[in-house]
Amino acid sequence: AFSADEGQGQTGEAIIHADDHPGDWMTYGRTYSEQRYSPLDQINRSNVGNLKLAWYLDLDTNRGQEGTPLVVDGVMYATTNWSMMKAIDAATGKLLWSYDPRVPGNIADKGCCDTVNRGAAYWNGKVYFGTFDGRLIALDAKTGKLVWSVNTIPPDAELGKQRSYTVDGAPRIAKGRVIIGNGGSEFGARGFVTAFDAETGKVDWRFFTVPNPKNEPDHAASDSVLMNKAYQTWSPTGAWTRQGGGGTVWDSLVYDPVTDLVYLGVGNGSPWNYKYRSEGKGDNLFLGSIVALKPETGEYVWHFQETPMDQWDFTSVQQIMTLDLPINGETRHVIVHAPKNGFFYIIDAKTGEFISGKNYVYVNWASGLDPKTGRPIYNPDALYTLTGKDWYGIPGDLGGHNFAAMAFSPKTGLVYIPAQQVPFLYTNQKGGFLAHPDSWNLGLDMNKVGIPDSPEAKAAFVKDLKGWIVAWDPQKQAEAWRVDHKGPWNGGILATGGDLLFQGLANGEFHAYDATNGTDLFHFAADSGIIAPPVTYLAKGKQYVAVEVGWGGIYPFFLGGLARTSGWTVNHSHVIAFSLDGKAGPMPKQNDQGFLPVKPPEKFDASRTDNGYFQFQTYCAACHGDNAEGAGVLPDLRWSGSIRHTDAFYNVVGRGALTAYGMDRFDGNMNPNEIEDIRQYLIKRANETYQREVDARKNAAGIPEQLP
Ligand SMILES: O=C(O)c1cc(C(=O)O)c2c(n1)C(=O)C(=O)c1cc(C(=O)O)[nH]c1-2
Ligand SMILES: [Ca+2]
Repeated sequence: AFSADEGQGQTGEAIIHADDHPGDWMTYGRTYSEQRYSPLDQINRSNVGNLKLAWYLDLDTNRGQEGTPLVVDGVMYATTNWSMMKAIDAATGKLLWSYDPRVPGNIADKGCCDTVNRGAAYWNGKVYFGTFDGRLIALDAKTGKLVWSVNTIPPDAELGKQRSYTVDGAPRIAKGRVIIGNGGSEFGARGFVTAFDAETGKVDWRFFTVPNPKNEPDHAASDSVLMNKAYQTWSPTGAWTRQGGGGTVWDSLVYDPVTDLVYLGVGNGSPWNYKYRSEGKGDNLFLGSIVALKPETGEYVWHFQETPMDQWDFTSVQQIMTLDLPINGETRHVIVHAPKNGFFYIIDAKTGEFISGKNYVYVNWASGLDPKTGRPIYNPDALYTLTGKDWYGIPGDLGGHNFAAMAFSPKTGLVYIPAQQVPFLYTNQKGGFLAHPDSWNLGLDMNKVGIPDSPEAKAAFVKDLKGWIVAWDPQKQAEAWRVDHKGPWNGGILATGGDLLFQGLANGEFHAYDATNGTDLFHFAADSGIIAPPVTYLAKGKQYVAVEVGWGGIYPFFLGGLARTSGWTVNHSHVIAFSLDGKAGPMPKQNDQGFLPVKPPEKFDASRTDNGYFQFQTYCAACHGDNAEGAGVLPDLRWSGSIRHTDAFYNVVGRGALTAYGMDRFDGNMNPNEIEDIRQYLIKRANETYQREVDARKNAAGIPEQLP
């Protein structure tokens, strides 16, 4: 039905003309503009109160679900944690086929933030998705049979022998080229994206986002701009030359058929510490930038840097959205962007010219943006790597907005941002930069990693945790209204022609709000925290709204028990779909108390627990929770049977008895004594918190309420 012209290809034309077949959801953000707006309006403000569960499909993983399902001709393609793909009858929820790329379990700790997957791309009868161990896979959309599979990480992209690249973002397809990036900047990585021929899987071009450490050609599309423009913005001998510099493109990359450009959202510095990374010198291009490339060649066209001198994990990878916006009486085609750093940017999509920017959340690191250049006006205290002093930053490393997608409604003219406030205490690593193999390497003090220690400071930190929807008016660069949630880390947002917003929340509720004023019109108990964005589609002419359910991602992993302020849930993973006449009833009741406290051994060796704490925070906390308190996803080690005996614990932590479940072996990182120190520390923490956790589960809801 779609003519192939101007090299877009049949599928490209179908995506460009998405509104001619609004029942589909063919690409990550539904359209190339990634507005996440669907014109469907069978479900609208007057009837959404009657929305019912139409079907649910249980998933075979119990970690975070961040995927945007695609829907093409009544078939849903949903990717899940552990990089698995499910094809589902979108009307009934029946599983048509599934594909498991068998990502090795010991790869989980090679990425910072849960073995998530954000979605697939569809092109010409095939579906494409990345795997956590770095592959890009093309499957036949009808049968689920493998068409091709490539390793997107070339051997020379590995730094030393430390493989720190993981893939969890959704690929995008521009004119027959599948483009994919990766993550790894918390460990040591040099960011790049690669374009593969959609039919054959052959590499077409590659673009590195930060310079070659020796300023040598990589024989990549990025060579000339890196050598002529970017290298000069780095110190020649900083730790970046060993750690890679960062700049991973782990989430947003977009093709815009209007400008015929590909936009990359570029990530944070590696290591985070700017003093160590680049000796406190230079802006460090292209960290914290949007970079525009030509789709055919990967040739550089323009860039706009949002966070020069990044030292806060302020990635610019957050969703890149294009729209046509009246500005001073003239309609301009712009990029709107709400990156982690807390400012809402409007940038000319063709030239990268900064038009305007305003903070969409409270920020304390900059007092504003230079109105001409868009460069942040820094609070000098925020440059903690230069002052050498601690910095309590807002937004912190998780940003005013993270991967949870925002949406735009052309009917209201508002952008709806899943906003949050999660402060971070930035403390420099003492004595210069020291890398720990196979671990987070930030150049920060790992005893702290963001969360204050003293009970008073911790209580203040918990008070500062917030989550809400900002309805942002881009023409006025001002908030129109907001909807407050219990806490941070809620799901992405969908806007529809029925004047509705849909969003799943960290507390496991799925909501519909009035897009004009935020009135709460519908909610449903979905049984586990939701961090994924909903989609809507037609199947047999009927409108459905669907979302992946499953608590996880970095927030509950790292904050651990503190993440429970958003509402305590346990991971149960599903895809769920609603319709006006759904008959699937409420979700079946499952364990909602998580890992139950088990009376710990009484004795521990207090002389070992300080080092145990340091080892735990360095190697374990990013998954098992700050200060050894879990948050309902991965095992809460305080109650683990393995802490009861030295050998049992060593078999798991040192020898890898549970690698198949995602628990790597750490005998290459720590000696048996250090691992035993961790065990002693865990027994201490179990004793300190046992009664509190038992009591918490006696309250009316049967779940913990009191924190920390
Ligand atoms: O710097 C990186 O390479 C990188 C990668 C990823 C990732 O791949 O998921 C995240 C981040 N950074 C990051 O800063 C972040 O806040 C984050 C959250 C999540 C998530 O899925 O919960 N991933 C990532
Ligand atoms: Ca990062």
